[in-house]
Amino acid sequence: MAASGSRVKVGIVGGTGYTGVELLRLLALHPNVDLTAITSRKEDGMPVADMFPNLRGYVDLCFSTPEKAALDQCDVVFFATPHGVAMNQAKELLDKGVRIIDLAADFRLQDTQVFESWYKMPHACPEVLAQSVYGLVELNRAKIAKARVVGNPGCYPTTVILGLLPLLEGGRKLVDTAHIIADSKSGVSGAGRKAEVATLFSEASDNFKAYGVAGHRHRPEVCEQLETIAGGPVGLTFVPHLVPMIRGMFSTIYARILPEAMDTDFQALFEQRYANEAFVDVMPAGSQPETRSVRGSNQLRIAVHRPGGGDQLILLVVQDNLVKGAAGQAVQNMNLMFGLPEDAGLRHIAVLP
Ligand SMILES: NC(=O)C1=CN([C@@H]2O[C@H](COP(=O)(O)OP(=O)(O)OC[C@H]3O[C@@H](n4cnc5c(N)ncnc54)[C@H](OP(=O)(O)O)[C@@H]3O)[C@@H](O)[C@H]2O)C=CC1
Ligand SMILES: CC(=O)N[C@@H](CCC(=O)OP(=O)(O)O)C(=O)O
Repeated sequence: MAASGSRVKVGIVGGTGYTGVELLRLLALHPNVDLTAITSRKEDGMPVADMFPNLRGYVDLCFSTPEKAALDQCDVVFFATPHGVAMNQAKELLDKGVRIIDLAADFRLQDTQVFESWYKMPHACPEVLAQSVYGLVELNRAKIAKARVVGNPGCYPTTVILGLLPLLEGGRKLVDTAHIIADSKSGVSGAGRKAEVATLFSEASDNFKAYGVAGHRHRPEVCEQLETIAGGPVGLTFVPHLVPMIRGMFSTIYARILPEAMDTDFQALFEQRYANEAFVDVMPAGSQPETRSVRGSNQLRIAVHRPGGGDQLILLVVQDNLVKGAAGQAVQNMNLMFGLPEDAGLRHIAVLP
């Protein structure tokens, strides 16, 4: 339940990154939130609004180092930090009654061996990991409501899992689960705000490239979830791409319909599954979703296609990688964990053009 009269004291570790500033944008106008602590090691003492002028008049805090910030006075702390940071501070905060939502991968993969092989570090607190919940609300709503630690899903996995969920859950045998393809594209903000050659304007603009074809850490995350949902092995080919836009993610998912499922009305299946979900929009048959239709909003849109009525199912899934793919989904998780309306602070319409 929400602490102290439905107000939640929130801390953010990593307030100067792209997901950190997106959390600030969403939480500054959240009706039940008091922003209490915001950290940056490099910008200690700087007023938040000096770094992010869009927050002038909305956020009057200064950044402070994680050591100085009163994180233990918060009801919940968001970690908008690189992988490996939250897991080293989780136990201490939990012991003080603070709940944790990690936007990195420390609490996503339940298999520590898989975590260690992809993230190249030992897991610092397997006992905390064991009690954490994968924060995909549309999949784990009841568990998240009771969770003390939530691993917020990766951006690509959010699109791929929500795109496939209606096909795999409930023991359904509708598509060939051994040969699913997810062809995904991300805007450059997906790589974060840190300086890197690959995200320079002259490298990333006027260019379009695949990366991580031999293996990307989001594939095991997707497979762990899909295999739990399907109750058996799932064969997934996942190829991410970098596209020259700032925000936005587009996953095109291909699944072969099984002979015995050819009579299925897939449009109806998706519409029924997501009918009560505030943030998943199943578009009318034949639609072509665009990333700009979700820019700045927590909405994820899915279009279901079956060209020529044949056996190839194609799912087009769009989201804003920084909102439903990160900070918005994290706020959705917080709302559930504190008994608040799931859409509190999240009713934004995308900006066009
Ligand atoms: N960008 C995206 O679209 C998505 C990102 N994510 C995940 O969210 C997390 C944050 O991503 P993003 O905002 O893009 O990253 P950024 O690189 O933009 O920001 C990282 C932030 O973490 C702080 N930080 C870095 N190292 C440490 C540390 N050791 N201890 C405390 N604070 C630290 C930085 O500030 P300072 O160094 O000053 O302390 C900075 O504020 C990552 O794990 C990322 O994988 C998840 C989904 C989507
Ligand atoms: C465009 C781009 O570089 N995207 C990032 C993934 C986005 C992300 O932050 O995912 P994690 O939280 O799992 O790291 C990448 O492929 O590494």
